[in-house]
Amino acid sequence: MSESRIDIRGVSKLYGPVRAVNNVDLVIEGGSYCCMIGPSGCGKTTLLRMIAGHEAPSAGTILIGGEDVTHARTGSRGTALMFQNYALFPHLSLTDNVAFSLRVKGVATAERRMRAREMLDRVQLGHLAERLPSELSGGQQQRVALARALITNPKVLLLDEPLSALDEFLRLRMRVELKRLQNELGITFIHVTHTQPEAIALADQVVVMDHGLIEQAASPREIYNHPHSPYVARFMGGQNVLSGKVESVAGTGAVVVAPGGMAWDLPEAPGVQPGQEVRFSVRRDRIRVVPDEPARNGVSGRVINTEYQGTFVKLALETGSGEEFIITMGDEAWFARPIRVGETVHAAWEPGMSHFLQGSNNSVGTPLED
Ligand SMILES: Nc1ncnc2c1ncn2[C@@H]1O[C@H](COP(=O)(O)OP(=O)(O)OP(=O)(O)O)[C@@H](O)[C@H]1O
Repeated sequence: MSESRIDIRGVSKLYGPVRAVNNVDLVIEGGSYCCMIGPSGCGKTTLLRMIAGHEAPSAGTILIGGEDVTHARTGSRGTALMFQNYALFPHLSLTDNVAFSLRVKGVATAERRMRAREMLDRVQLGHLAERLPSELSGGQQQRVALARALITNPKVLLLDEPLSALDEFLRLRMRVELKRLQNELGITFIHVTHTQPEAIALADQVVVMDHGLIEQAASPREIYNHPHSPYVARFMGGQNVLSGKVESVAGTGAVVVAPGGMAWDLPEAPGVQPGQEVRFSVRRDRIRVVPDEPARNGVSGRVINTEYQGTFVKLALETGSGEEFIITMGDEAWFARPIRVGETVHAAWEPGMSHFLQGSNNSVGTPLED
């Protein structure tokens, strides 16, 4: 068993009547990068704080490296939490900020300064070691906070929205830095984020939460290609969610009929019954605009918005389903024959592109960044 593997078993946290975390089971493999994502208030910070030992679970068990740490003290469980606001001491140099926890532990001055310098080198700030935090940029302050968390040699580093205070440019740079550090150190990183592209870019495992529950925990590719529920498909973005009634079943596949009569093939929809209402998703980038109304596996609708996004163009269609249907097209194809707002457009996809959504969570799950 890896000493930095985390097992969360039946963990709940109640604040009076609020079930912030509701009977959650989760395994985070040792040495992996895990991102927890979900809308505001879904319980991700609470779960992180329980792993760190800053909150006690109301029920359940947390193991780190196979050891029950549910009620272990914060400093004794091998975790380090990097705070959102960095919490640096303004009157101490970077070296002394980073060395602070070693000082509390009674490590001799020369050794703690040497270890702090090594850690500052690791986050590429060795050359600024004697500066004060106020003499640094936001991104640099964040790296000091990282060094300060890492100097305790944690098995698990916990990061609560570590990049949210940075501008877009720095965020992208720090994303690369975090991944590099995690690779170098080989410890478990658990990173709470609001931002889908951040989770997709960094994580080995993405944990999508809603209302105190884990909706899906899987690799970014699995989450993106095989979302569990309409909520995950919508929240992670890049997908259209469609619904209809099962007309017929053959093997593990099914044919679904839209309210307007269009037939959609679902290659894998095990267990569904004729007459059942089902939902499925189709990736926006797997849909083609076609000249004529397709016979199957398509939609038609009026264009309500077009948005140029550099390498592609986003078309939003009103199809009568009550939910926008989005197509992304290569910019060349679009500029070869621009499509205007108000036009009626036909779209189609290969039947293998329809992914049956098993989970029942149909909430809107609006992505905060799309
Ligand atoms: N100390 C507390 N006392 C009472 N309720 C709390 C406390 N901390 C969190 N909550 C509630 O628990 C729920 C989950 O909060 P949590 O901070 O874990 O959410 P979150 O997903 O991290 O949200 P955000 O993205 O906004 O930080 C929310 O409804 C919140 O209001």
